[in-house]
Amino acid sequence: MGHVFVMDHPLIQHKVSMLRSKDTGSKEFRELVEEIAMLMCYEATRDLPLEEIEVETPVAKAKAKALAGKKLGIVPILRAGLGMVDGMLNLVPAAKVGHIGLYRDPETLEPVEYYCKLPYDAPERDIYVLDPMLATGGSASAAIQFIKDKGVQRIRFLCLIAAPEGIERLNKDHPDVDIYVAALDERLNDHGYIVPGLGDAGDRLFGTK
Ligand SMILES: O=P(O)(O)OC[C@H]1O[C@H](OP(=O)(O)OP(=O)(O)O)[C@H](O)[C@@H]1O
Ligand SMILES: O=c1cc[nH]c(=O)[nH]1
Ligand SMILES: [Mg+2]
Repeated sequence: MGHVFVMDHPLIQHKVSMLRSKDTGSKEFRELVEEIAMLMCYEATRDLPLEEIEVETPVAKAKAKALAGKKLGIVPILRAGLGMVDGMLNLVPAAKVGHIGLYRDPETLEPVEYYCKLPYDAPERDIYVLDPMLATGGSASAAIQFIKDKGVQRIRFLCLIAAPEGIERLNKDHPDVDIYVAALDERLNDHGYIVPGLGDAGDRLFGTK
């Protein structure tokens, strides 16, 4: 069973509350999504391997640590996942970025794929899949399956708000994938929206509704 890490950092909690408000406009919404993604990236990269190096300071030689060169990849689920990319890249600028296009059919709530482009060396990388919303879990589960089908072995999923149904589905379909969430909400409503949630993340990011 994958681990579920619920972010309890006060800065994350504060920013998520601002994100939820219906009075937060697209500009501020985009800024908050990027900032929260950056803070979550910090938490989700805690176990990156380090190696010993030697650095010459202006005073003396020092034994120091540096990243051991683990290759990372970031895969946002279009559209809403795009809002989290720059926050991640701020901290791991060497990561390669792939894209998976999925939308959730509003009637069936099933994910429909329309795009997939991953880095050519994706199987050598630890992949962080990004989507602000984990509702039924259908989109995240399908995206992770595409990525596994390309030969990737180590995958983590980062989302801002999750419903218990989505967590359960992901844990069942992909027990090897760790899940990082900024907030775990109560439930889904009859239209598959997270309650209380924040509405439609894609529409709020891009101002389409
Ligand atoms: O867990 P699920 O029930 O699959 O729902 C979550 C999905 O729904 C939203 O995308 P949407 O279909 O609205 O597409 P968009 O990002 O283009 O707005 C969200 O960004 C997730 O991808
Ligand atoms: O609450 C939800 C559920 C799915 N997608 C969203 O953007 N919001
Ligand atoms: Mg949407």
